[in-house]
Amino acid sequence: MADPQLPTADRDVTQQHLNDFLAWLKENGAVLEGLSFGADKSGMNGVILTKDFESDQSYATIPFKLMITEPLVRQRYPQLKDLSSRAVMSLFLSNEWQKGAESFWMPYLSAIPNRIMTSMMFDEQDLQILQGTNLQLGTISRRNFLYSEYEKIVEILPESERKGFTWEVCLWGYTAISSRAFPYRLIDGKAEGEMMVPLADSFNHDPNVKVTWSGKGTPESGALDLITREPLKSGNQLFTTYGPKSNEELLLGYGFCIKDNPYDYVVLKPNFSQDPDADIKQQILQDCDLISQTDKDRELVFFVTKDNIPEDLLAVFRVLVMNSTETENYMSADRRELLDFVGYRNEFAMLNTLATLLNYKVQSLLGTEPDVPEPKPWQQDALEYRAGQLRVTTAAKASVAHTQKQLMERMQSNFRRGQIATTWPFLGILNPEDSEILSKSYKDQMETTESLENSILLTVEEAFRLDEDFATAVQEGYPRESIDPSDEEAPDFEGIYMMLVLIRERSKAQSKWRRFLNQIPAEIAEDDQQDEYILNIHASIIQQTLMPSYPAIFDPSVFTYQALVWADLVCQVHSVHTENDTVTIIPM
Ligand SMILES: C[S@@+](CC[C@H](N)C(=O)[O-])C[C@H]1O[C@@H](n2cnc3c(N)ncnc32)[C@H](O)[C@@H]1O
Repeated sequence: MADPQLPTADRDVTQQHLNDFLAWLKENGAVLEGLSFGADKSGMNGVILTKDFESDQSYATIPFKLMITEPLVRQRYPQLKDLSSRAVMSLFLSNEWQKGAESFWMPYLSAIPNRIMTSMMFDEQDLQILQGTNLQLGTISRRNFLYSEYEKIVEILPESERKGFTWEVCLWGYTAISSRAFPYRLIDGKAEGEMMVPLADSFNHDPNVKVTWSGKGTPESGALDLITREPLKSGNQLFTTYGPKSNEELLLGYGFCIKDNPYDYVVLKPNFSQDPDADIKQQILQDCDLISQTDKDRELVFFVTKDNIPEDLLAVFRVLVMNSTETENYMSADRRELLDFVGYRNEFAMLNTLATLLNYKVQSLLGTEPDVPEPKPWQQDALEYRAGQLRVTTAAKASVAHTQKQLMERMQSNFRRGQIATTWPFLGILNPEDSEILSKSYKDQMETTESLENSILLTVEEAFRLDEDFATAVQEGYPRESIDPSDEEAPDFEGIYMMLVLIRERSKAQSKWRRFLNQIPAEIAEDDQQDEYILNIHASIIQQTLMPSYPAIFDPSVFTYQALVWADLVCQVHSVHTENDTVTIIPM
């Protein structure tokens, strides 16, 4: 979009318009005393108090008949009943505007600014500032939707009924509504929808003010009473609160941002669409009351703030990262608490995934940092929004890193004490009596001073470090370089190294991971059919390559086909894949 041209671009809201508006309000039964339009001490234009008010005193009463409500608008355009209220209400405003002095609402419409720079009004350059944020796509998709509705209006209504309703006018109406509308339930507690409330929409936003809005009387003859719940001083600006809104909501709907907005959040959307076990996982979420039947196909959306990562988001991520052993065991889960802690592997993977996602968000914000030497006012707001997104994401990332550290401390402390759950594969649901060990409250623990340097995690690197002979034999006998990284058919090299490590560790009396390996069943029930992939590894890599060169290490009675089947299962049940594509076993 080029520089947005508005229907009313040739006029500004003047003091005369505002005086006419006040007179119109009073003529039509509004009660307002001690209020005027002007600039406050900081130079901000708004409603200024010309007298003091006590707490619990009403400062304005606005008859319902002055309001432009959704039922009124819908009644006028029955043929547009399938379109959104915003599009139809925007048409209503435009048609009233076209009537000029004939319109009952003209004094009100003349007091609405002609240019409300929400992100819906952003041109290409402005949208660049939102790159890497949710708001960029959010704005574009909302605008496209509005445009599709605008086209439908043009198609359905004859020209005479939509005179002057250009796309620009439609956008103006939309921004006027998004920045000024109130819920219709203030008039009718049970009804949904929106309405425009003259005067009530003249107050600027301060999230901390204390005010009550109370409707009284019938929708036809009643009025809305605005009552302050704190003393107000003459000379000050009269604010209201639009609610605890984040800068994302403010920029999209109202066209401004608050510096260091405490209500800022980043949106995270766990996505199951690529997951082969999506159906089972959705079912678990449903059985544990994390989603309802009707939400099943809806996008899951979570709001992460600077100080809070919602527990439900963590629970959903626990399901998202479940491996097949975990999904099989949690298929019977039917309580939300069962997803407070699934197992150490799962918790580790969940935090890793969350950290990766947040890190990706931080990097994409940093990587798209715009260069705007002389930002226009609305571009400054967009920059403020961006800065807030980075602040919240960075804080959330630090909080996940802290929790990761606490988890490692908990695992380390359990490991050192030899505390492993009784029933393999050590999942919470299988070990209810071991809740002390499989502690979901590890986050409340005091931090220990134990060093985390000697990781308890079972990695190929750590196993090789502790067992040089074995490391040499494996690395020389079956070198990493022998695999062509571009060959997609090549065996899973890291997985094979890990299987060899597991078999070796199991054969050693003094393995660092002895306790863990002891508790895994030694014999895995064999399928009738032998596994082609494992058979192949056993024949070509172990029997033909490693055994002849290093017979002392690759003992045929230890490195059996059965042992490989066992190691493969341990990998399936206990491993997480880290970012650099190595395999890590969580030994608990
Ligand atoms: C409901 S109107 C409030 C009265 C407004 N000044 C007007 O146009 O009559 C909402 C608009 O006021 C402005 N606004 C409200 N609160 C603000 C604030 N705290 N900081 C900056 N602009 C604000 C924004 O332009 C917003 O779109």
